Amino acid sequence: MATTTTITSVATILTDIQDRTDTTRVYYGSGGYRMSRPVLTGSDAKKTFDSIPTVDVANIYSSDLEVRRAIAREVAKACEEVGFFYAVNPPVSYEKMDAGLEIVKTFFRLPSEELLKLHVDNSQGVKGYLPFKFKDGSNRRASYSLGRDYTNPEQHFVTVAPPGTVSVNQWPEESLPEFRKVIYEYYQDVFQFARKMLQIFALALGLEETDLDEIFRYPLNDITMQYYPIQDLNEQSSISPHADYGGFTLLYQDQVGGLEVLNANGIWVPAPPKEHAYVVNTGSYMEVLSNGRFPATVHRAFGNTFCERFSLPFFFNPDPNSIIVPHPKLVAAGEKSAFESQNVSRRQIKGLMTNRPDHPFFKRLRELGLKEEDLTFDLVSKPIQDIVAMGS
Ligand SMILES: O=C(O)CCC(=O)C(=O)O
Ligand SMILES: [Fe+2]
Repeated sequence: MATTTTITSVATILTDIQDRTDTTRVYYGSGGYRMSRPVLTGSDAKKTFDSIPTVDVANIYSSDLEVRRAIAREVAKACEEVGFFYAVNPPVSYEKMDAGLEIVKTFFRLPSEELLKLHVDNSQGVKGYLPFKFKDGSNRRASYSLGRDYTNPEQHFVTVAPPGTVSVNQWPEESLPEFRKVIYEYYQDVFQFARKMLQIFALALGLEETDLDEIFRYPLNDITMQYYPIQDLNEQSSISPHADYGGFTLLYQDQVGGLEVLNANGIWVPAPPKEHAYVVNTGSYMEVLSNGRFPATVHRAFGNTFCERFSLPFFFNPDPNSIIVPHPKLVAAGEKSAFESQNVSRRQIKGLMTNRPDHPFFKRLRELGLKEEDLTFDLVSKPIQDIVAMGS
């Protein structure tokens, strides 16, 4: 891998649609927002990465702080230069990783009438099944997501749901009853791993190991499984260029390949699969927390013409009650940060409203014309009659 400097300058949120014609920038989505970054070419081109680095995380639980710091140094280098790395030897049961991916495959092969019963339109939190179609009606890609849900006892880190709390997750209880158990078994392991990686990220930023824990105490965890069917050459199934909006992502992908990462000079670098390794990448909240040191790198993914592809990302996102600003220890005295503070709760709900303008729940929210300060993430688990009362 080439030695590098930090990949790009700060991303800007697009306000003007005309901006998208600028060929010196790359345009992408992040959490329902349209963003752009410069692509450096010609004399502006930088030394940048041409492959994805690997970090061995076998010793992240070592009792020796120096061992943990050594891993953190590698993570820091990867995050500054690339924004992506493979975590090999993760502390997640390989059986659970395999079982998770296997049941994802079984899930997406269920009859489409069973899958459509779980359509995201039924969930106030936009969780469940979402097919993406080509013009001819054939499947381009499909996803299934589950998120933070007070009513799921498996998420025992969240306190007991108050009476009347609405469930956001949907499960194939009849068509694939073991799905929930297998996925939650995997979830518990990968969540633990994420909590530990957060401490490694803190060390990587030169902070105390537990300095970021508070912001992720009750994290907005999310799993959005992706299914890329076999496609014709001219109709490739894909996820378009985006940067993950959250804290960081722990992606387990099958052995097919199709993920690509954009370097500073606008070249798409493949991130081919490695068995039982995670692809780890930082999201836009980490970009802010790190005061721009760990940028959220743009990536995309493709299906192909010879076999189906499946991926199983775990998104580790801050507590909705947190406000994200650059960590004070990372802002020099007198420095004005390039980042505005971000209210996670409001950003999440507004991102969903923008991303899903036709979703029945968000249509309803718009009609109710709630005040800005009432647009908080708890709306997704509130009974609709309580929300209607807020609007009147
Ligand atoms: O399927 C993949 O490899 C990538 C998925 C992804 O980038 C996402 O879900 O945010
Ligand atoms: Fe992504």
